[in-house]
Amino acid sequence: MRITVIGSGYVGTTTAIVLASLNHQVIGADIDTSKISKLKKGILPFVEPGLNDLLSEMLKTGRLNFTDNIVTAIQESDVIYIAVGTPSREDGTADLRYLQAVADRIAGAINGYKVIVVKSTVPVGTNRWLSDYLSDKIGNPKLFDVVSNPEFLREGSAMYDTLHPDRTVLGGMSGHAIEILKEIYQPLGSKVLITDWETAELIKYASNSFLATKVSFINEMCRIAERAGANVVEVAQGMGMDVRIGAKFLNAGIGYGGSCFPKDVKALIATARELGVELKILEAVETVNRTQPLFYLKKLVQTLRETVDKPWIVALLGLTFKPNTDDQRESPAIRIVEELLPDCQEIRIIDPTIEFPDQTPWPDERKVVVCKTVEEAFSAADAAILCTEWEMFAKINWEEAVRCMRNPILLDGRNFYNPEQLRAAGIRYLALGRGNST
Ligand SMILES: NC(=O)c1ccc[n+]([C@@H]2O[C@H](COP(=O)([O-])OP(=O)(O)OC[C@H]3O[C@@H](n4cnc5c(N)ncnc54)[C@H](O)[C@@H]3O)[C@@H](O)[C@H]2O)c1
Ligand SMILES: O=c1ccn([C@@H]2O[C@H](COP(=O)(O)OP(=O)(O)O[C@H]3O[C@H](CO)[C@@H](O)[C@H](O)[C@H]3O)[C@@H](O)[C@H]2O)c(=O)[nH]1
Repeated sequence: MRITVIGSGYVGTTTAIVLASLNHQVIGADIDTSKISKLKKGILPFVEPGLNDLLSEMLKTGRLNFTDNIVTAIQESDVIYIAVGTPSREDGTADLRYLQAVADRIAGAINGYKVIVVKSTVPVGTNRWLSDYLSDKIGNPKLFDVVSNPEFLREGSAMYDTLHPDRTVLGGMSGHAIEILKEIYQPLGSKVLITDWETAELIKYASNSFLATKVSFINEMCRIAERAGANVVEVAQGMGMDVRIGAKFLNAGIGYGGSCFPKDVKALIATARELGVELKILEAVETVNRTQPLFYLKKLVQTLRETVDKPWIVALLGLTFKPNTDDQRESPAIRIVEELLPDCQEIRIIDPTIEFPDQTPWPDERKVVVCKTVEEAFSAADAAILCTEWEMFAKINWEEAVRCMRNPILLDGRNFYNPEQLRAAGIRYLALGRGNST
């Protein structure tokens, strides 16, 4: 199959590379010329384990190409994937301007029958709108079919998830187009759910919203555990043993971030409002998540106030919204830095994806320092905060850290460490909801 993937971000690039690995002839297209020139050279413009090697391999086969010429890319393929961003607007609704721009390009370039596959996360009603919009612009509805094919990959395991999806959801009105998509995905052997546009769109938002609900739910349990002297890690363990509940997405912490959960929960609330439905559970999920980083931080600030005068030096371990990605979008660590900054002499960030201050949201803030080593970050620090559970932070020698720090206090924002081990090393260990002693 000749396939074009429009949008070469996290989703589009992963999709293009994996489709090439399934023996399709694939063009990745983007208006961002710097991304395209990197990709052509075999350089992934973002961090994603394993994907760079597969990119190089696929480029060598000649089955994968990248271009910034969107028109030619459309004309040379029979199946066109749309994987552009759908960010939040101020009011929480999804901004569909990039999708509309791609629709205009397709309408202007179409030169034969195309299956148009919407991979971007789009609100209920968008695939139907796209089909009507293209019909109007092209003037011949027989020249294309639109299929909703939402993406469920996670950053940090994008390649694995794309090669081993739990399910493939295909929504649409054309049996012919759906058969083509089934054929494309057939080598993956995943379960396929065939449905209509609106259901496919809602499956994507409902899935992300449900996972976000699990996270906010356990974060609320964490707040109770904190007051009651219970251990939320064991509460999650005990809950997760019930197969009806499941053990995943029950890690309490500073809250969820990323380019998906925050935006998709907001967009679903906004869609529901437009439809006259109030989503009370999701509104609460958002509120809990918004307040969660500060709930944690309060505990550290209280301890610091009792221990040492301001301004403080704080080492911040991890700025990305989760490990194994360079994505900082909506990272709760950013909220923490912004909240702490006025009280600090320095915030020293250490993150394996960050080398320079211009890779942080504060390129000109002299109080934000990017460190290359843990020792540098800990030197004379009054406290450390673990925001992202990168593997490198599991290897910290805490005895040495205690010797380096002015005040060996650690706030564990992901309940990542073993409290006994850290206390034995001499750290004043703070977590949330891990029993009376933390
Ligand atoms: N990132 C994820 O983990 C993930 C997972 C599942 C679904 N999604 C959804 O997939 C979509 C894409 O997300 P992403 O994280 O890959 O976004 P991204 O911001 O990384 O990439 C989007 C790309 O689209 C390009 N683009 C914008 N307008 C264009 C145009 N007119 N023509 C060609 N290219 C254009 C941009 O230059 C950019 O490279 C979003 O709807 C998102 O919600 C993301
Ligand atoms: O028990 C948990 C699990 C996750 N998180 C946080 O939740 C956020 C999201 O994590 P994760 O879902 O692993 O990352 P994403 O890459 O954002 O993936 C989500 O969003 C994608 C974009 O829509 C979907 O495709 C995926 O299925 C969905 O998991 C991160 O900040 C995590 O730290 C927790 O706090 N506790």
